[in-house]
Amino acid sequence: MEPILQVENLTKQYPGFTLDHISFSVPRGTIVGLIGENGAGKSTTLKAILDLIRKDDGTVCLFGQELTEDRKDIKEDIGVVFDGIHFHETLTPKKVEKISEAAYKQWDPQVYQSYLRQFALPADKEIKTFSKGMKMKLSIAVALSHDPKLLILDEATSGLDPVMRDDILDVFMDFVQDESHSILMSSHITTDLEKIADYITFIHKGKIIFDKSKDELIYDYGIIRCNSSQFEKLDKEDILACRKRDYQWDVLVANKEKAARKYKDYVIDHAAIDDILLLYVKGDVLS
Ligand SMILES: Nc1ncnc2c1ncn2[C@@H]1O[C@H](COP(=O)(O)OP(=O)(O)OP(=O)(O)O)[C@@H](O)[C@H]1O
Repeated sequence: MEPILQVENLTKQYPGFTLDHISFSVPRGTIVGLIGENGAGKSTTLKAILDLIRKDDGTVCLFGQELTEDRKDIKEDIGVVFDGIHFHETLTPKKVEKISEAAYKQWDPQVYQSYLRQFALPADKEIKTFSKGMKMKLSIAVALSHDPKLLILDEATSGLDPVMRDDILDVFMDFVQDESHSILMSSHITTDLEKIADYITFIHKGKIIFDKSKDELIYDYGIIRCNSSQFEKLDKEDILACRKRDYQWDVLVANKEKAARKYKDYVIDHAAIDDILLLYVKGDVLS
């Protein structure tokens, strides 16, 4: 089955930065997490997918079709939440509903009302009185109320407290239960992605470092902790990335069980997504 979103060789140049021929896909019924350091190119990728900025090269296929000038209707099927882009401050959730009703053919007032209740958002209060988290929740409620097939979320959970984040993650997981829905979300809160993502796409300095299943990353990857003489004995081809810290080396390997069989006296820890990202960004990448 074709993916909901297929990105091929997407390229965008800014002075001093290039999003460099990136390719990845979002399969149906899955959540793909986009990770990377500040300035890696995550928002640029999402904006180029949505045609909010002009791409220099590459193709973006949404629901099997390219988003061209005459196919802007495809956007109806996408729910978008961007950190920092909110509705006008003098609007209320009720007024936002009027605008959204006019903008989306598939707007569902009942779904919207139920999210306002679930997220404890007052329908008649002006948005300027809302906290950052409330604004985010309102954006998420709107994005989910026009029956989108794909949600594109840029740091959508960043202003939310842990309890609300957990509730929203449940909402996202429910959303993809049906195989025809998917989510592409960028996040610096990698523990959220560990909970809900099926795939992790890692962008570093405008290039894709990897695009892998989350289970492979968190169950297979490992970090060898060793001293310098042990480090010298490691096969360089086993090392994905490494970093020297005082007297210890942290060495990222793709298969911790294989490494444990091969390097019997070494300490090998589980690798969280943050550890993997840190080693790639701050360490030396060998393979
Ligand atoms: N409109 C623009 N004009 C010039 N440069 C830009 C523009 N938008 C983004 N950039 C540059 O592109 C690079 C990637 O930015 P982008 O916002 O995509 O990163 P990001 O991975 O989303 O970072 P963050 O995690 O901080 O949000 C940065 O160097 C940024 O300065």
